[in-house]
Amino acid sequence: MLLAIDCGNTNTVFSIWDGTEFIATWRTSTDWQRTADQYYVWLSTLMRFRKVEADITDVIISSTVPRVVFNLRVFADRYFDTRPLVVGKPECALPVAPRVDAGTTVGPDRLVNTVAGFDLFGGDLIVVDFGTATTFDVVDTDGAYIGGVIAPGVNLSLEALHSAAAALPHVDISKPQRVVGTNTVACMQSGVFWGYVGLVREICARIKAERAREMRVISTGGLAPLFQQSVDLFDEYQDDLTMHGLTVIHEYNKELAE
Ligand SMILES: Nc1ncnc2c1ncn2[C@@H]1O[C@H](COP(=O)(O)OP(=O)(O)O)[C@@H](O)[C@H]1O
Ligand SMILES: CC(C)(COP(=O)(O)O)[C@@H](O)C(=O)NCCC(=O)O
Ligand SMILES: [K+]
Repeated sequence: MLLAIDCGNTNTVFSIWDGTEFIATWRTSTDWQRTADQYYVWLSTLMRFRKVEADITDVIISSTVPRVVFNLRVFADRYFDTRPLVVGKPECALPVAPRVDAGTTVGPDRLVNTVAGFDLFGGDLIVVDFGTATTFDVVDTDGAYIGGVIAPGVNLSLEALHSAAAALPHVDISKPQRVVGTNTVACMQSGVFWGYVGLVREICARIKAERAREMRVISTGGLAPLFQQSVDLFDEYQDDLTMHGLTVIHEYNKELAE
């Protein structure tokens, strides 16, 4: 079975893929200091608790935090006796090469989202990922990643208000009842929530205009459900998009090796 690991700047998600479906998914905070042994204690405890029987033979990793990869490699080697595939490394092939400026490093999560989006929905897509950052990944007709947009994440924007302004509290994001807030928290939520609705709408409209074609817009990431429930910004919401992309890339590399 395949253990797929998606490490974002905030959270790291582990999913076990039995070849047909994900039989378990767990999330932990991203911490580059966590050792291989700590990962194993955490994962094996959850597997036992949930009675998940899995013979893990393969591991694939996508990490936006380069420092965590070392310990995850040791984890795969020590506990599953396997050399993991690491997205973005030369030994991990992608079905279609990205078309970006020479020398640019694209976030592996964006490459994986591109592969997943193309596999599920075909070409001409905009994938909006509400993670630590809010990213827009543009997928060409043939499935290539051809660039995109990076905006501050939703929680990052709220945190920035709190840390820079003495009188603004820490606030969790939610959809405000009204646009005009009648207290500080409601004002902040309104600014960020409706600000992001506007940001997504404008950026998608401009991408479509620049590419002079219709494109489907897919949302994913920790905070995507919040926006999915409220406004007609997206054609599809895909909770496990990145995980799906990891299984596709793993399968592709397995076939190449045969
Ligand atoms: N279910 C949730 N409800 C509220 N906030 C969430 C939820 N899941 C994730 N978040 C928050 O959303 C942000 C993005 O999370 P995530 O998509 O896991 O980020 P990343 O992939 O960059 O690590 C983080 O600030 C995280 O705390
Ligand atoms: C843009 C990102 C910070 C998003 O990371 P995330 O929100 O998933 O943690 C990450 O994809 C990254 O570090 N990218 C490198 C630069 C690029 O993609 O062009
Ligand atoms: K992400």
